[in-house]
Amino acid sequence: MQGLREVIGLKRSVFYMEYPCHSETEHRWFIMRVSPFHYQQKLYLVVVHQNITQRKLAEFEVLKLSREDELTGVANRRCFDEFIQQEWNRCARLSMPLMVALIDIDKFKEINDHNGHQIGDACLIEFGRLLKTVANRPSDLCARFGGDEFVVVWGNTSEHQADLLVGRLMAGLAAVNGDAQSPTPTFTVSIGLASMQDDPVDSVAALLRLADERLYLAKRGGRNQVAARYLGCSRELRQ
Ligand SMILES: Nc1nc2c(ncn2[C@@H]2O[C@H](COP(=O)(O)OP(=O)(O)OP(=O)(O)O)[C@@H](O)[C@H]2O)c(=O)[nH]1
Repeated sequence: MQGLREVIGLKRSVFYMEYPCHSETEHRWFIMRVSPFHYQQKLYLVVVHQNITQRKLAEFEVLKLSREDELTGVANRRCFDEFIQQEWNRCARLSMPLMVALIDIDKFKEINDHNGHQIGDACLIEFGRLLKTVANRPSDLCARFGGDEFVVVWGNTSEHQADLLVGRLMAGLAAVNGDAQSPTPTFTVSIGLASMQDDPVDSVAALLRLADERLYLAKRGGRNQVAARYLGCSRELRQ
């Protein structure tokens, strides 16, 4: 605690430190303020602890909101851009694979037009929820790119593992589509998959570009498809 030493040595007039002090039942933060006080030629220190929990919680909420898509609760584009670059760097350093999936809901304009915007929103929310179920690890993140387009990055994940995750995602979508109580109409998605390790890419931008090209292939191939290197072209998604 250099700052505290400096106050004791009279090199500075005040020292502040914020610190967590959680109890069994609640999160709490405090700020400690230390300043010198001279009395009858002796040096004393005045130490004040103030509870700043409300301010801290408000700061965390603002931070969360700035990184989250308001409608679906998944990460937003800004958060994703930061995360994927860090994960790319980490996987490159440790020679680990990394996969990215760009996913677009098929004919979403028709869903909106036929059922109304609220139901369209419900599809986006439901799909965001499904995506979270296949992006659980600290090295994974799903995000909304905008409109009806989503993206997932899977760190330390091979093409084979990504294929299994896509299968799980499709099983989840099939369950939603098959649920008579679901407020959402049946919908399908198209997916473009790209691999940091197995595809000829040298940057995050190139990886996302390739995933986007493959997403386009999947759309052109008839939608409800996944396109990836290991598939040669694209394959119909089984739901
Ligand atoms: N309900 C709702 N609709 C949105 C939102 N953001 C974008 N959209 C709509 O999403 C639709 C996307 O349509 P397109 O980009 O034409 O794509 P598409 O109809 O899915 O067609 P394909 O991608 O080719 O299968 C547009 O009609 C947008 O207005 C949103 O937050 N909520």
